Amino acid sequence: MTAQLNARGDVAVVVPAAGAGVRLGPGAPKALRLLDGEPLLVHAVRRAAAAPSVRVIVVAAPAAEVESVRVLLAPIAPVTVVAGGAERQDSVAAALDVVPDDVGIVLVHDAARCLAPADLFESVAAAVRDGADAVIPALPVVDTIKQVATDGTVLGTVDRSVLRAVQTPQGFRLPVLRAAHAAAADLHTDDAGAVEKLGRPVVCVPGSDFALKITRPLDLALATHLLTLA
Ligand SMILES: Nc1ccn([C@@H]2O[C@H](COP(=O)(O)OP(=O)(O)OP(=O)(O)O)[C@@H](O)[C@H]2O)c(=O)n1
Ligand SMILES: C[C@](O)(CO)[C@H](O)COP(=O)(O)O
Repeated sequence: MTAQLNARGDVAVVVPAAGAGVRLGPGAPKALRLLDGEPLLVHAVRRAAAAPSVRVIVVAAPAAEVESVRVLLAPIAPVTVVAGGAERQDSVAAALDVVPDDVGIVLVHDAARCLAPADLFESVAAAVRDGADAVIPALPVVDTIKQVATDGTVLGTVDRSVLRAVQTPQGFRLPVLRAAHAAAADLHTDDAGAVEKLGRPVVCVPGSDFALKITRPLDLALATHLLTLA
């Protein structure tokens, strides 16, 4: 059944889904690879559409797959599909371009984090609604972290208590994210990085183990197991 988005919602979700998935190994673009018989992108969009505040979803698909992704997602939720770019940042920018100006909050969410639950979208959006410019879900780092030279020599142990592993969806007031992308001179690995460059505050909310990023083959196996727990 096609999800109905909330016409009175204040949130747009931008889904970068145009990556190749090189680290996952040879095959289709990562967002179109299957998890429990469905493309990662379908899992991701279904969960985004289930978040009650979401009014708009824009997906940046591989340029050659725009039409097939439209067809794929039509039964899942009303979604706008645009062509992504060479880098994740380009894909986010392309999707951001078609987000309506009257949406107050934009969440940027990797298709690769396809099991992020609807309540994570809501908690990030709520923190933006409460006044933050930029909000990121984050988890504590559980391993000991070393700084290492290129020859493998350990240079030191980093204080992990001040470190966080950062996920998506990342939430922003729409004008803040637009300004950050317009000003971005360098590539950033996440959107909050571009906002940090503007000198604007970015705050963390608790992340979710279900929001793991499918990057390597082991992650697909983990996600398959997580699906049995959700
Ligand atoms: N040019 C790109 C590159 C990445 N992404 C998206 O950004 C998210 C996070 O990227 P990552 O997990 O690194 O995906 P890939 O770039 O596909 O992975 P790899 O680096 O292994 O090729 C993914 O949903 C991916 O589809 C994108 O929209 N456009
Ligand atoms: C945006 C992100 O998922 C936050 O952790 C991450 O930075 C994407 O990184 P990647 O190198 O594109 O996988």
